[in-house]
Parts: sequence; structure tokens; C-alpha cells
Amino acid sequence: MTQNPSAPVHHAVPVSLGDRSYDVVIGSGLLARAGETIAPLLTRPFAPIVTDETVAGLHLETLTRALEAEGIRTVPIVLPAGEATKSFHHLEQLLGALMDAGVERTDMIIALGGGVIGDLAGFAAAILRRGVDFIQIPTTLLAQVDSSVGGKTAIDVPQGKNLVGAFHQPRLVLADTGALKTLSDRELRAGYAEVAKYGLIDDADFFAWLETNGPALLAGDEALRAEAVMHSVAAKARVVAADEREGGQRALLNLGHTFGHALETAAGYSGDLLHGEAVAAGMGIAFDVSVRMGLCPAEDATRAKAHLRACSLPAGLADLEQRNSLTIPDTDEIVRLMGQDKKVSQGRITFILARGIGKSFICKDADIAAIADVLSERQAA
Ligand SMILES: NC(=O)c1ccc[n+]([C@@H]2O[C@H](COP(=O)([O-])OP(=O)(O)OC[C@H]3O[C@@H](n4cnc5c(N)ncnc54)[C@H](O)[C@@H]3O)[C@@H](O)[C@H]2O)c1
Ligand SMILES: O=C(O)C(=O)C[C@@H](O)[C@H](O)[C@H](O)COP(=O)(O)O
Ligand SMILES: [Zn+2]
Repeated sequence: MTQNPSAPVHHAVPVSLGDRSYDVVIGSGLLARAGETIAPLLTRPFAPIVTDETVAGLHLETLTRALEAEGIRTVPIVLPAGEATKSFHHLEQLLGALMDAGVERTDMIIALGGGVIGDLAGFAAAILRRGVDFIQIPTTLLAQVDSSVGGKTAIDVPQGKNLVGAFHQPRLVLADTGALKTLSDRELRAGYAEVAKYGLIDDADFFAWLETNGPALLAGDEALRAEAVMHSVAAKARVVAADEREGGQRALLNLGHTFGHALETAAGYSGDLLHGEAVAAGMGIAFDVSVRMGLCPAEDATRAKAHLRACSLPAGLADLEQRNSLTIPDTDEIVRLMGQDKKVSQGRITFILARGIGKSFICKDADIAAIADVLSERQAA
């Protein structure tokens, strides 16, 4: 990336994957200068931009101007905002729009938005003409710290979350932390769940840092936000570089997700339950199960859940019932839905459990009775 004295301060985290390596560039004001960064990656001065209606109203013009200033012709493709857009219907619509726009195999698709747009546009890029390059420009906290990095792309289906998808790495990720200023408080907090996840997985020091700084970060401290984004991206980049296709340790990034995805499926991928909220509740459940199985000290579970709640996130099923006014499916239904998880092998569900804060591990022989007990008790404590 060309640096000039008037350019905003930015930081690049490499994702090292051999000839598919790329940088995650993090900083405020990057969107307005995206043209200089992106132009050298294009084979011709043309870029379709996939985004959603909300982000289009807030940030599309800045990006379009930045690209057009470099002589790049843009074609915006604007989809409805929200999880329901990660569907076969919208995938078909998007693929049609990309072909109608004349996208060739050597072109570059730009995904501008949150994890929904990144996952959907990334999947479209993976399968259109058997694979077109794409760039992630994540605009939510969740997408900046997690979904834009690592190449998991997918849509949701009635059977479960992300069950149809592909691994397809982006060529570049541009995370403009200034774009987070327009994000709603609820979406910011939902994204924070994935930040807290990195601490809970294997970084107790980071979790302690979040306990001190999380509330100020959520309240709007931009320097703390940028620090949390850089730390989270570095953590994810390390895991992805070591295990791109989740043959092993990448599964740790699924902490809270086996429970969370089942709840999102039950909620019908509606705005009643955001992905980050489901993950937060799922992480609380994972800690409760770990305590119930005698694996984790109760005080660590209490601490993990207390921090989530201090950040106005749910830490279990009772919180979801009360805070999100969600009707929680019965235990049998949750267990049935978890049976569709991609980590199921030979009929057994793999769970990510914890021996303490920062001590998560992959458990292939979890006690289903203990899990069912925790789910049935709703764990409000
Ligand atoms: N691929 C991965 O590795 C990975 C990782 C984590 C999550 N995910 C997926 O990501 C999705 C959730 O992503 P998300 O939380 O970003 O949701 P999202 O994409 O739906 O964005 C949340 C909302 O914020 C709006 N928005 C986005 N940027 C904004 C901005 N700067 N200002 C104001 N509003 C803005 C969007 O229009 C949307 O309404 C889920 O489908 C989840 O499964 C994928
Ligand atoms: O990148 C990963 O690996 C993750 O697990 C990150 C998760 O936060 C993300 O929600 C991911 O989409 C879940 O993966 P899945 O394979 O369970 O769909
Ligand atoms: Zn997630």
C-alpha cells in the first residue's frame, strides 16, 4: 500500500496462506482512500460493489467516489439489510446481477457491509464462473474482527446456519474503524461478543483487558476500538494461517456457536436474535456445561458471564428469554438442531468447552446429559 504524509494512520495484519496470503488493513478513514489501495489489484478499471440498503445509505458514496477518482467504474448491487439476506433467494439474485453487470472471471467483487454481505458476496465470488476474486470492506465490528478474515463464506438454510458455503479467501480486507461510528449500539455490542470470544478461547490477558476497557470501547472510545480490532484480527489471522480449513484448532473459533447457531436457526434468522447475541448466550452455556462436567472452576464461568452481561449481552437462555423476548425451543429441539452442526462427525456433536477463561478446548465426547440439564434449567445465575 502506498503511504503518503496526509494518509490516515493504518496498521496491516498479514494473513499468511502462501500464494493466497493477504493483508487486513485497519485504520480510520480508509474508505475514502480505498481507490489507491484497490486499483493495483484490478485487471481492468471496473468493480461491482455488493452492499446492503443501510450501508448503501451511509458509506457507498464515499467508496464509489474513492474508486471513481482512480478511474474505476463501479456498479452497485444493493440488497436488503439483515440475516435473511444470506439465503438461496438472494444468492441467486446476486449472481444474476453480477452476470448482468458483465463480471468476468478476472474481475474483483467488492463486499461492503457486515458479515451478511461479506459471507454472501464471498460465496457468490467463490462459485461465479468457478471463482472470482473479492475484497472485503467490513463495516460492522463483528465483520472487522471476525467474518471478513479467514475465507469462510456461506448462506443459511432452514436446516441450519452456514450449511451451504465454501472456503474462499479475500484478496484484501480494508477495515475502516471510522465506519463503526454509524453502527447502532445493539449491533456494536453483538460484534463485541466475537471480540470477547478471543479472550475466552486462549487469551486470558486480553479478556482482563476487555473487562477493564470493554465498556469504554462500547461507549465510543475510538482508540480502544481500534486496539481491540487489531488484537482480534491478529488472533484470527494466527488461527487461520495454522488451520485454514478447520481440520483441527480453527474449531476453537466456534466457541458458543454450536448452541448459538441452533438458536439462530430456531429464531428463523430474524432480527429478534443477532448472531453475536446468539454466540454470547452460547458461550455462557458452554461455560455452564464445562462447570457441570467438572471441567471448569465455577468462578471462571461466573466471571465470563458477568462480563458479557456488563456489556448488555445475554449469557444464557434465560437472558435471551428476558432481554430479547425470545421463545426458546425446548431442549430436544435445540439438541436436534445442533445435530446439523458442521462439526458433527459419525453422528457425534463436537463442542467447544472451557477449562477456564482463556482455556477453551475441542471436546468430542461431551456429556449430552449434562448439556441437556443445563439447557433445561435455562441457567439464569
Ligand atoms: N465468515 C465468518 O468467518 C463469520 C464470522 C462471524 C460471523 N459471520 C456471519 O456474519 C453475520 C453477522 O454479521 P454482522 O453482525 O455484521 O451482521 P450484518 O451484516 O447483518 O450487519 C448488521 C446490521 O448493521 C448494518 N450496518 C452494517 N454496517 C453498518 C455501519 N457502519 N453503520 C450502520 N449500520 C451498519 C447492516 O445493514 C445490518 O443491518 C452472520 O451471518 C454470521 O453467521 C461469519
Ligand atoms: O472463522 C471461523 O472459523 C469461525 O468459526 C468464526 C465464527 O465466528 C463464524 O460465526 C463462522 O461463520 C462460524 O463457522 P461455521 O463453520 O460454524 O459456520
Ligand atoms: Zn461467529
